[in-house]
Amino acid sequence: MVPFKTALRTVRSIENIAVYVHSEHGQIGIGEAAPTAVITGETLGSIKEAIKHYIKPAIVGMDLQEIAVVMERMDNSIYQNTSAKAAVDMALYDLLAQHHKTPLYKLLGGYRKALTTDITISVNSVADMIKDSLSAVERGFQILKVKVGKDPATDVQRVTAIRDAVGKAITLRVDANQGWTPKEAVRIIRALEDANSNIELVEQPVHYADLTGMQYVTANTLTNILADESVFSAKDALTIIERRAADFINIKLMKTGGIFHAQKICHIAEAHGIACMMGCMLETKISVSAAAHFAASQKNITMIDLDGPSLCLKDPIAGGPIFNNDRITMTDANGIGFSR
Ligand SMILES: C[C@H](N)C(=O)N[C@H](CCC(=O)O)C(=O)O
Ligand SMILES: [Mg+2]
Repeated sequence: MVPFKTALRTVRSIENIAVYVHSEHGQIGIGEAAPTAVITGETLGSIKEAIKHYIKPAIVGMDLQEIAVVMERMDNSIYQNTSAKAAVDMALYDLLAQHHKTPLYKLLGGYRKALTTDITISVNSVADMIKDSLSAVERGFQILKVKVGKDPATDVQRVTAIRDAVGKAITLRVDANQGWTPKEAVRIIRALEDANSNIELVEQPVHYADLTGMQYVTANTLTNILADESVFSAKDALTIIERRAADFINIKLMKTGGIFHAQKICHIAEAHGIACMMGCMLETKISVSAAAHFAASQKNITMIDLDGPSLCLKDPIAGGPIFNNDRITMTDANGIGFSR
């Protein structure tokens, strides 16, 4: 892959974990975990260990029709380890939907059949970011997620230069990945507002644990603020909403521990009139397909950041939703739809 650079990390290649769950009827559910140590605290080794020695022994032999009981057992088998749980959770949902002979997105609610994703522009020199933005637009992407926060002094210049280069018709999202202080964030976002940069949202401007800072930025800017690293659980979502610490919430299966808990966050947010983004880590088509099914099932997921497969040089699996640049389309295949 092309190096992926955020305020938190630079990644040149990825090694993720595929999980296969077998049913007694010979069906196979497939999931994936992406080790993102700087966000979830998980590594390749910790994920393997959590699944092999804690999650698997806790749930083998259980009745998948009682999915809430299975999830409770998985949750109680080990604290946190959300990406390890996500891989198992999505493999179980894949199996459940196959069992019911329906595509997963329909089992979960079936709200829409196609999604439009953004694509990430890594934080680099202004010239490189302009080049990458123009090339993304040429590939057909209408929404760019611009990474900043590594070098706050030049972030306004980065975003305004990209806006000038791509024109007004392209939607720009900005993700600081916790790289700014609250005061820096307000200064930078106000400068972007004054420059008429027309930014759709700013994601995770300050440290994930600084909810007072998130609240300060949300209250002192006009641009919508989206909480990402600050929200793993339904409880986190409720806290953000109650404190008015963000306008939107980014749901990622690697943070929630999978679809079961992602549903709770989405529904809590919906009840409070807070729209959600469906996001991903550096994930391949396996887990991004599960995320796409979930996003397609939910009315309240109105923003999509599922560019993982577009950032990879090749797909590790055939079948599943069709990824065609910015368009992700569900198929009628049962489960997540992978070819086996
Ligand atoms: C890949 C996706 N577009 C993205 O930007 N995700 C990041 C975290 C990615 C990572 O470091 O694995 C985000 O939204 O912060
Ligand atoms: Mg983010």
